[in-house]
Formats: sequence, structure tokens, C-alpha cells
Amino acid sequence: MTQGLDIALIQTRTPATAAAGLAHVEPLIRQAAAEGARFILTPEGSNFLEQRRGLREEALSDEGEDAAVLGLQALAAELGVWLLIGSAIVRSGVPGDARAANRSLLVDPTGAITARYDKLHVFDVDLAGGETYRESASVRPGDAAKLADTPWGRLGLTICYDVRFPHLHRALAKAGAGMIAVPAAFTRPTGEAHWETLLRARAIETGAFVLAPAQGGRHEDGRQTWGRSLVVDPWGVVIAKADHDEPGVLHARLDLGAVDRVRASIPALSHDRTFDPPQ
Ligand SMILES: O=C(O)CNC(=O)[C@H](CS)NC(=O)CCC(=O)C(=O)O
Repeated sequence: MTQGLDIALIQTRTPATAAAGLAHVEPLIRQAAAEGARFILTPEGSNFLEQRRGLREEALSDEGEDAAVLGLQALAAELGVWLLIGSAIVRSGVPGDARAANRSLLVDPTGAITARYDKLHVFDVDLAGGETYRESASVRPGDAAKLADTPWGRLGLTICYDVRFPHLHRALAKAGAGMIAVPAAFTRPTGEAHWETLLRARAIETGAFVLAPAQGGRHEDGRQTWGRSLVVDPWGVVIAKADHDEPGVLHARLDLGAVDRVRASIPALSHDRTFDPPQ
């Protein structure tokens, strides 16, 4: 019999308020648990997703009062599963800074939050097609990388645009992560060009499983995201993939022994050298 950890990624098309966000994701999480997942991961912006130009302070709740965060904690407890809320957009809690935190929350089967991570790299980008993002205007970036303990080993926490910073992933893997979460709300053009390649590269470079639940499709405010949620094994093989942008559940079974086997076979993670800067 094959042993392994049964996980599920939830692909969403999150609406613009936290109450609606919860109503959207809850049935998918119930389905994932009923189908056997013990660890369930949701995308970036799981409480609400909107065109950031209009994000107002009044739209934000404290982490402890957000309808979606509270509802998802209760759901994890009811279903007895581990749940990564890929991110919730909540008040940063930093005095004098009205911006949000874009925060991953790991919830245990009692419903308690056991780890939190604020997105380090915010998306300030002008795309060729005219799409412009200034995430730093509404989101205060975090300043620390984060590993979370799970019954299946250490999980490295990252969010979306963080996937473009390989040294962050290497640092997480060197600190013990055998799984790295990359919840996302990728743009369509960058998703089409880069999403799968970036995720496979991060898995190969770290010898870790990469778990990437994504927002997908055309959201109620017109924003379009690239779905295609993906699970990559430590060898870089895509072991589960949504071939579409529709909301749904993507199951995968992780053979966690693969982490040590891959790292023993190609020990690049321990072969870093220091060198003089290029002249
Ligand atoms: O705004 C929210 O509610 C949730 N956050 C996002 O959607 C963020 C910031 S705008 N999106 C990304 O980081 C996309 C990265 C990307 O697409 C790339 O690196 O190519």
C-alpha cells in the first residue's frame, strides 16, 4: 500500500467581501476533507480579492475579527484537518500604518492559528499589456521568513510574487522545509509565461514539495487571474495540476520520503559556496 500525505489545494475565484469569500471557499474545503485530504491549502486573498486601487481601510478587519478567517478556523476544527489559509488581507496591526498585511495563516485541527507569515515581496509591477500593480500602496510587506511545524515536517511559507525570489526558498529549505507553500493570485500574462516554470524551478532548487493553490478566472471586479493550481515533487515533476481556471479541488498524495532521497542524490542544497562579487 502506498503511504503518503493526502493533501488538497483549493482553487478559488474569490469575491470582494470576506463574508462572500467564506461562502465561496467553504464548500470546496468540505469536499476536499470528505474526499480524504488531511491538509488543505487555499490561495492568496482567500478572504477577499479586489482591484487594489480601491482598497480602503474600512474594508479591512483585524485578523481576529475577519469573517473568513474566523469561519475557516471553525471549519478546520469541525472537519479535523490542517488548513493553510494561503492568505487573508487583514489589518497589519502596526500603529501608524493603515496598510494591510497579506498574511498566511496555518490552522491546526483544533482551529488554532499556529503560524503566520506576512508576504515579504510586494507586487509593484507594470506589465506590457497595461496592467499596473502597486501592492505596496495597500500592503505593508513583512520582514521575516517563516517556517511552520506540521505533523509531516516543516512547511516553508511564501506568497505569490515571493516565488520569483529563489534565495527565500533556498533559505526555507536549508532551515528544514520539506514542503513550501506558494498560494497565489497570479496575473494571466505572467501566469501563462512563468507560473509552472517558476514553481518547478523552486522545487528542483530546494528538493522540496511545492504546493501552489491559485485564484483563477474573471473575478467580480473584472480582475483576471491565472488558475492552474499545481503540486510539484522534489524532483521537479508536476504530480497534480488543474488544467483550468475554474474553482475546484485538486488532490495529491505526497511521498515525503522523496525529499531526503532527492537531496541525497543531488546535494546542491549543501553545496553553496561564497564567492567574490562579479567584477
Ligand atoms: O491583491 C490581492 O488581494 C492579493 N494579492 C495579489 O493579487 C498579489 C499582489 S497584487 N499578486 C501577485 O503578487 C501576483 C504576482 C504575479 O502575478 C507574478 O509574479 O507574475
